[in-house]
Amino acid sequence: MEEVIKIEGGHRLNGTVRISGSKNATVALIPAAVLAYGPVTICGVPNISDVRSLSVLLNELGVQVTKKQEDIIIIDPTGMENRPLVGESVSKLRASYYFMGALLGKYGRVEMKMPGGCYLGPRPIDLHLKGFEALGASVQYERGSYIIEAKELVGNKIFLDISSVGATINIMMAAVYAKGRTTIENAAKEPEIIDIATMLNKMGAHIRGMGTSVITIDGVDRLMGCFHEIIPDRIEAATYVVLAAAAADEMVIENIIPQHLDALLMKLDEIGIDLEVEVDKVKVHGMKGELKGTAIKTKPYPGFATDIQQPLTTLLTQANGQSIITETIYPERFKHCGELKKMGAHIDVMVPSCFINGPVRLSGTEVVATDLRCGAALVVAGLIADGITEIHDIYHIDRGYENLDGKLSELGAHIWRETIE
Ligand SMILES: CC(=O)N[C@H]1[C@@H](OP(=O)(O)OP(=O)(O)OC[C@H]2O[C@@H](n3ccc(=O)[nH]c3=O)[C@H](O)[C@@H]2O)O[C@H](CO)[C@@H](O)[C@@H]1O
Ligand SMILES: C=C(OP(=O)(O)O)C(=O)O
Repeated sequence: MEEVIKIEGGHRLNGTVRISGSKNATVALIPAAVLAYGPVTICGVPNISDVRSLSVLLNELGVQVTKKQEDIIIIDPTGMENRPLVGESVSKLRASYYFMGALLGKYGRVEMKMPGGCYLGPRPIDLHLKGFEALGASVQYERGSYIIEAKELVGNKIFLDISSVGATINIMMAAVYAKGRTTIENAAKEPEIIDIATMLNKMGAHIRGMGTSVITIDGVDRLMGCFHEIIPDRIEAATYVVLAAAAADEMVIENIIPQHLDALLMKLDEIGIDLEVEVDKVKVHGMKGELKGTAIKTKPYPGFATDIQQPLTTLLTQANGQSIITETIYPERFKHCGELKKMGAHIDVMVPSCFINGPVRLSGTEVVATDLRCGAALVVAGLIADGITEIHDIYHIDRGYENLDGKLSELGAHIWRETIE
């Protein structure tokens, strides 16, 4: 038995969609909360399976999680114990690795197995481990688990060879209780990093420079509980902007920070999408005329986000001429192209680029969400394709999009779930 999403294409979308709290911030804020010695209330928590998996891990650590309202949770680490995280939930998502930094920071020891998450090509964690070592920890890998421990964590200067989002956040968490000052150079600048540092500072940490390439963390003795509201999900927002560009007459995407989407919005304007940007929303008025092919290179923030190149690929199948997407973050992140080709797209992949020739009419068929944003690309395709698209392995989609089919139905899409043999 498997649950699939089915979409009958060709129904134009209209209306307003409200964007949820950021998945990529939430999945780090939840582990960050265990650094406190009092209850942390987080507001704007998206209802996605990654959050449910993290709640299981919190329970394994003896941390109490209470749902106060639909999108508000209280994480109370008062009775917490530092137990090994070696169960199934660790491998259900990538972000379980943030417990490495959090538990190492709080207890000076962590034992956990390799995280899971989407396969986008190799996803090493060497920079996280090098960061922990620079703070004085030893790292061992035994029988499928990492054991990272330190008698005392001491601040240090750490230069990241690559400005990794995950490593920046993990090192920040490990360093909040370290003795003295930690400086992360070539730190990642993604908005999610600012959000995590902001919450840690509300808890009593002393972090400066977040959002720039040099972050300093002065160690403190004790972090307390706080209240924190998560930033809107720029990737969910971007997904709806792209699908509005492909399939809507008029659509408003609200509860967003438009500056977080600048690279995408500029690109969409350039290829011929009629957009209007307001303080906390974007209005998509459809296409100005024929869409023009373009070239895109994914880059760390504020460059074009890797997560968005996948849904954008689908839109570019509707543009005139050739478009080229070059992946500089995850050069093999092109599994969605194979699935789009099953629907009739003309795409050639030559790692690290894909070449899209359009426009073509897409036809609904059976496809597989090989990863989260591939799922988003296939949803966009299903909305504009002739006939019915049946998407398998939708657990990837449910990891990161809150109520995707519900939100799209409200906008007029013909989308539903079915359990099949
Ligand atoms: C900079 C960037 O665009 N980051 C994206 C990346 O974050 P995510 O946190 O997964 O990836 P990182 O930012 O950590 O990785 C950036 C690059 O550094 C490499 N790396 C990373 C850690 C490490 O220890 N060693 C190493 O070599 C990765 O293989 C990758 O090529 O994927 C997420 C999920 O799709 C996105 O939401 C993030 O926006
Ligand atoms: C691949 C993604 O997530 P994760 O890093 O959690 O696998 C994503 O958000 O697109």
